[in-house]
Amino acid sequence: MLHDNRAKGLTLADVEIRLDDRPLIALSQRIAPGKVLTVMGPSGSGKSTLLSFIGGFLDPAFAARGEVHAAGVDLLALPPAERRAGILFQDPLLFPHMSVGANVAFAIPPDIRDRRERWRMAAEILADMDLAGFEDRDPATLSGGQKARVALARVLVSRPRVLLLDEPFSKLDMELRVQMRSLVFERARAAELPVILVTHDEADAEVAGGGVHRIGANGDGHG
Ligand SMILES: Nc1ncnc2c1ncn2[C@@H]1O[C@H](COP(=O)(O)OP(=O)(O)OP(=O)(O)O)[C@@H](O)[C@H]1O
Repeated sequence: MLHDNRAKGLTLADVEIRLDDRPLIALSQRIAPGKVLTVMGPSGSGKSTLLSFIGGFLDPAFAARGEVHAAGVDLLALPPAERRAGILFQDPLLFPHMSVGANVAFAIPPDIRDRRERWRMAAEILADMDLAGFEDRDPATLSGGQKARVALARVLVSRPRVLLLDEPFSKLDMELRVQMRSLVFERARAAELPVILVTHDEADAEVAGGGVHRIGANGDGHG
């Protein structure tokens, strides 16, 4: 199974999410390792709700069913903390009271116990994000683009099974947006991570290059 690429990707089978009996999301998709499924649709159509469902923090107001397998693991059978769904939001959401290095080291799985090893791993991934030597910096002193790269470092170091992107580029100006977009997709390919990208930007979908799931104004039920 280890060499079976299908097991490594993300499978959404007959996923259906309803709100007050209104079908919001209905989809079956297979996302291969390193590939991106872009989810587009108007505000309120249920894009973030889909990511919450996969991550395990769906509000109880919603009713959901279906199956989600990532890296051969049944995610819905696991509590949120064990799903290892890596999420990037519009805001980098760095902990303000921790250094940049501590922000990244915090996300390293607990089976790596040695403090020096954790710090070394944090420094290594920061360097890979073009942030070499930033470990001791206060997040407040970073630019928007630098904060976004710390958030990416933090999510990658957590050994996610899937990468969920909730409009992570939308607050960046055009130049940074282009850079960050290619960095994220490149690292996802390198780590063979399946990606779901929620966006309003057609250019994001084009660069992502994978399939696009479009939700209608009234959800998937009334396309
Ligand atoms: N906790 C909740 N309880 C009830 N309804 C909710 C709750 N959270 C969201 N909703 C509703 O569910 C629908 C889907 O919301 P969601 O945030 O997934 O949309 P979205 O497509 O991500 O929107 P946007 O593009 O604005 O981020 C909306 O109609 C929203 O009002």
